[in-house]
Amino acid sequence: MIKKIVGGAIVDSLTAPQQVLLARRTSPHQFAGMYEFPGGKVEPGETCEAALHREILEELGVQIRLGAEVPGPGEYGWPLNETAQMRVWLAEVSTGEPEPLEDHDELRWVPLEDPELLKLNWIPADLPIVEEILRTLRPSATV
Ligand SMILES: Nc1nc2c([nH]c(=O)n2[C@H]2C[C@H](O)[C@@H](COP(=O)(O)OP(=O)(O)OP(=O)(O)O)O2)c(=O)[nH]1
Repeated sequence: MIKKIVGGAIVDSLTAPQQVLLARRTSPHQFAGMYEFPGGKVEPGETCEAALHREILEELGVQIRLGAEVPGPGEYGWPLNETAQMRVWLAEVSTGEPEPLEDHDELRWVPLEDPELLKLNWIPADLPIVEEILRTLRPSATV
């Protein structure tokens, strides 16, 4: 059974995205200090979309509007390890100002055009997802 994780690629605007919100994890030890897409595990009986809204509200204190899914190559989404896969949606904040309330010690808006974006200390499994997002949102870019 695949462990289902959901993550939000929160951009400043779904219609004209220029920046993406990165969240720096505080735990567990092997991921502490690494950037990720805020989100978490889907609970039993919960839809993936509901799980994403819930996790973003818990972690960042904001409501989001979902955009397109960033489709991954796995059975469920993007493979993270042998047992977990993550579905990722583009999203924008609809209510509130994101704050690192839980699980993160820093939130950071990074321009999609920033050449350093891919060089930041991401959880390694997230890099193909970031590349796909850049391909999708920056059609002229060669990632
Ligand atoms: N949220 C999130 N998790 C990721 C990403 N990349 C990645 O490998 N993971 C891994 C880290 C964790 O092993 C797992 C997600 O678990 P989590 O700890 O965020 O989930 P959660 O908040 O529901 O966890 P819990 O405290 O209830 O146990 O997926 C990512 O971009 N976002």
